[in-house]
Amino acid sequence: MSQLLCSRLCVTSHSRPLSFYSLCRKTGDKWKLSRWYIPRNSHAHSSNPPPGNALQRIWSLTQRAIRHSPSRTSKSAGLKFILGPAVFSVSARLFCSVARCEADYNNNTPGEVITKDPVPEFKWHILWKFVRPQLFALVCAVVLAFGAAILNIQIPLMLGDLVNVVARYLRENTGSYVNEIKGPAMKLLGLYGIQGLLTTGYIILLSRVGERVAADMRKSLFASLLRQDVAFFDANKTGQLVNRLTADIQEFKSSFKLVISQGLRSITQTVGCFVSLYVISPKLTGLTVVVLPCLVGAGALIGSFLRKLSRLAQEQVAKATGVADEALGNVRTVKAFAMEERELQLYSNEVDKSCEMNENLGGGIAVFQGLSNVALNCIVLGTIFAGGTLISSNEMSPGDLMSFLVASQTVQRSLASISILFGQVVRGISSGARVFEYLSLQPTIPLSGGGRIPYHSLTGRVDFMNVSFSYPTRPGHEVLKKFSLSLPPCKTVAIVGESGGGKSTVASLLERFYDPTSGVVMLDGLDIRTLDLAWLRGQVIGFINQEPVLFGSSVMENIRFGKPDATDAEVISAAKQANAHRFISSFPDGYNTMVGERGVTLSGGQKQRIAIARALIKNPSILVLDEATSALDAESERVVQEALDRATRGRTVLIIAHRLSTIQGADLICVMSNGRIVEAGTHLELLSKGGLYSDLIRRQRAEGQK
Ligand SMILES: Nc1ncnc2c1ncn2[C@@H]1O[C@H](COP(=O)(O)OP(=O)(O)OP(=O)(O)O)[C@@H](O)[C@H]1O
Repeated sequence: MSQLLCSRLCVTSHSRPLSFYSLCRKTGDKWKLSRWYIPRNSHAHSSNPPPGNALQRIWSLTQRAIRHSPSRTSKSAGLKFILGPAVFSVSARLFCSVARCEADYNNNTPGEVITKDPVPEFKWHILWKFVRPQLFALVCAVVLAFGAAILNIQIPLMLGDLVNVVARYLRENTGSYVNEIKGPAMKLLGLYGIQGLLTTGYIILLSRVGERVAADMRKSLFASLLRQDVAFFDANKTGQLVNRLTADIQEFKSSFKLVISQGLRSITQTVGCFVSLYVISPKLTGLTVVVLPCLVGAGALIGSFLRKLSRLAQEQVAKATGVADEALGNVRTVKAFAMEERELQLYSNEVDKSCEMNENLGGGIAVFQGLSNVALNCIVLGTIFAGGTLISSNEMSPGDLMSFLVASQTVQRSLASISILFGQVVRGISSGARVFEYLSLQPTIPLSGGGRIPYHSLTGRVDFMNVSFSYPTRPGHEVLKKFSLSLPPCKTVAIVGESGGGKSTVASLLERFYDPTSGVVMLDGLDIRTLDLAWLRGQVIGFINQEPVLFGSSVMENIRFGKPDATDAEVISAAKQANAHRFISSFPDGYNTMVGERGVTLSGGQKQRIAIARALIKNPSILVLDEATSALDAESERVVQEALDRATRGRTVLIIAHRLSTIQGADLICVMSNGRIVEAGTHLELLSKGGLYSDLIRRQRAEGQK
């Protein structure tokens, strides 16, 4: 729509140049305004329109009118002459700016937000941390940008000088025209050249600063996300987090660069040109100054409203991305259930809502910019109107009016670009605030710090003592209720029981993915909260779960994930213990075989054995098996079970099992129900009790016979 509007506008202004050019006609001694009339034999009008932009054309017309007007001092002649082109210029600029900002904002692709309320605060001290290393380059960029802006302020004045030289030559008609104009023209050329160099310099520096700040922010944000607790990831969707790393930082970078380059330049030019305007004509400048405070006040009001709209719109885009991310991440499940249409519908609904919100935002910003442009253009219109009066009464030279017009145009352009910047700043600040929110987020369970137990004295005894626990995302729902259990060193303890009884939660607390709400988990008699978490997870506990997730790299790298400094021989030895060596060796690329995204090119049993090798390579004292074989068919289970039997020797083992056949040899079997242990003993002891365990065994046998 906006492009259409723009192109229509261009067609209008370009295909009918004479309509603009012929806004005035001469009737007797008076100049009259006429919209479409082209005078035939007037010296004031040639068949070609004057070159340049709207204001330059107005200036040319003014000059011609002054030269050809029979009564140069007639105020009404000058005023009427100027009014027509000025009105045209103002309306053209208004439509252009509305169209442009419509295009800008309807195409916006904002980042994501996760926090709903309150709006994250923009933390300047965090920004400073990233900017400080680039300070030298940034200061240089600012100085160059400032210099370019200062030179830009000189241009109207020098153009005025040039016009005065031309006007004097026309008036006096002595000497060589080229000689007269050469000096000021060369000066102006030099100014353009230097300004071009400064502009190139500051853009190069600024883009370097922007890229480096963004890269550092990305690295820090990723590090901060990796530091967060598992509870944090329960509450936040992966797609949204990834979006902060990408879209939000991108948005922030663009705003950062734009504010420093365009913002600084625009502000400097606005101030500088205002000074020039005042020096040229305090009267005309006064007119401009009256309107400005009203403009700023209205801008601040509309700005806060638009900021809210922007935040809501970005939240909605985040929702849409979350839906797409989930569907694409689980594409096999979606296809298996033939749910493509439903997922598309869900995504479309979210996209439609976000589209509507962004349209509202774009509309709001367009109205804001349109209004501000009306105001700005009215200032120009007024100054042209009054300037004509001053020329007519010989209070101003043509050169001064030229300078005033160009300077006021620079002010106008600068203010317009400040108003465009406004939208970008709004988005940049929200994006930055969202990034900074996570940068300053401290995990409740710190990864480092705390003590370590020397390897030779570590026995691997684990005690859960009166542990109660609710997941942070469901604070009212107590999953474990005064749960107590001891895992003696080098013994195997199995937990069985009803689904949702809290078995996996016990394993999560041992891994310290969460801390108990009350009670304590101990390793060798020490509260695990006092131990170094990186050591605990990295060296003491090996974890194998039902759905092992592999990384999209080689088999070798996946096994080495358990111990990054492991030698090839150690990797192969771990693979042999895990019954994986034979199938890995049968691949054409052996240990260098790429496993595909999440190990998609391997069978379930193969993935599980690589996961076992990955856990065994760090030679953990404690091994946690969370339904490690329950997803496998009978043959795969046999091979994996064989590997597990070997792997569990000489370690403290916690097995969480559904298939009771796999844990009959455990030293202790605990039956869990509703967050508590309700029965405990060996397989035979529990069978002889005839309680819940016997029921479970009976049920499973019955299911197996079906
Ligand atoms: N990340 C989580 N956030 C909130 N609640 C959770 C979370 N994980 C599990 N729960 C809830 O905690 C309870 C216990 O879950 P848990 O996975 O420990 O049970 P389980 O005994 O291992 O079940 P299953 O045998 O089916 O795997 C369930 O009610 C479950 O809905």
